[in-house]
Amino acid sequence: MIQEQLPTEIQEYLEKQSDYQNDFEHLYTKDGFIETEGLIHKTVISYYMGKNILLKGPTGSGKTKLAETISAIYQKPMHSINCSVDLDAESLLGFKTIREQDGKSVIEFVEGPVVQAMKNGHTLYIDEINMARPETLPILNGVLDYRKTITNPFTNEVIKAHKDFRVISAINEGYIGTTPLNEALKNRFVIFQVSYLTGDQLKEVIRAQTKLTDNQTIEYMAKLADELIEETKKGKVSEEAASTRALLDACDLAVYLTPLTAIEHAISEKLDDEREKSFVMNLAETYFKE
Ligand SMILES: Nc1ncnc2c1ncn2[C@@H]1O[C@H](COP(=O)(O)OP(=O)(O)OP(=O)(O)O)[C@@H](O)[C@H]1O
Repeated sequence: MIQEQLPTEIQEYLEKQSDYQNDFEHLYTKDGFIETEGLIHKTVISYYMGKNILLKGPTGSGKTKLAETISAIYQKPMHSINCSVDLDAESLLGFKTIREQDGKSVIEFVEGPVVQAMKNGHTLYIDEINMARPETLPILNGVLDYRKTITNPFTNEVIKAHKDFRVISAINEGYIGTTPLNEALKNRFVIFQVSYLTGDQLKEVIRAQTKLTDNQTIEYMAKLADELIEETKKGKVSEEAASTRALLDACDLAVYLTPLTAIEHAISEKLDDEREKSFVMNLAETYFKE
């Protein structure tokens, strides 16, 4: 079967995306998501088709960055909510407040991120959706259902989403254990795995997003990250040790501090277990000397 063509502007974007490997000047990807396994292509198409997208991957693997990049391709603002913090219906939908108008007090409803994204046809990014509180599930179900309609219990307004409204969600699914996503919610998504970058692509992210320029240090930092990812998969160290976010912090600190000090504060100290901390530092010492 011959696949249909995407709209020209999206097609052009994707072509530029493949040129990007040799061209750092491109607007979106300069510090946008660096591609693995055609993820941008596949998610951009899913977004275009109005599918709810679920990104699964360990902490700091670029899920938010990918969501921002997709949203930027469609030039849409992105409203974010994080279900791991105690998120109630008000923080999703909005709240009532009193405002003075012509000497009188009037009650006004301040719209929350879900209502704003639905009405304006923007992107809604729902982080850690597997941690949603039971009271918010009916709202999330309404947002994800094909009817894309919710009733705001604070105003009784029935909100039917703008046709361009899109949902991208994420769950922190590590190599070892996660809170599973409720089946009814999972059913409403097309699902993509986002993995930690390694090797040349990781070096590319370090160069694009940190102040570190020393090639040798970049090389060793990327090698250390590759090893930490492997150790994480084996369950030897917790997942945070392999986070790209932590590595980028270490690279920035290493511009002014020794790499070992940078790694200690950006990676090792984030771990709770003393043995894991030493494990990371011992591994780092095979690359860097004080
Ligand atoms: N593939 C990638 N391309 C570009 N940047 C990346 C990529 N992977 C990770 N990063 C960078 O690593 C950092 C962490 O990424 P991000 O916040 O998107 O991760 P996340 O998976 O959403 O994390 P969490 O699950 O903890 O919310 C950011 O600075 C991001 O720019």
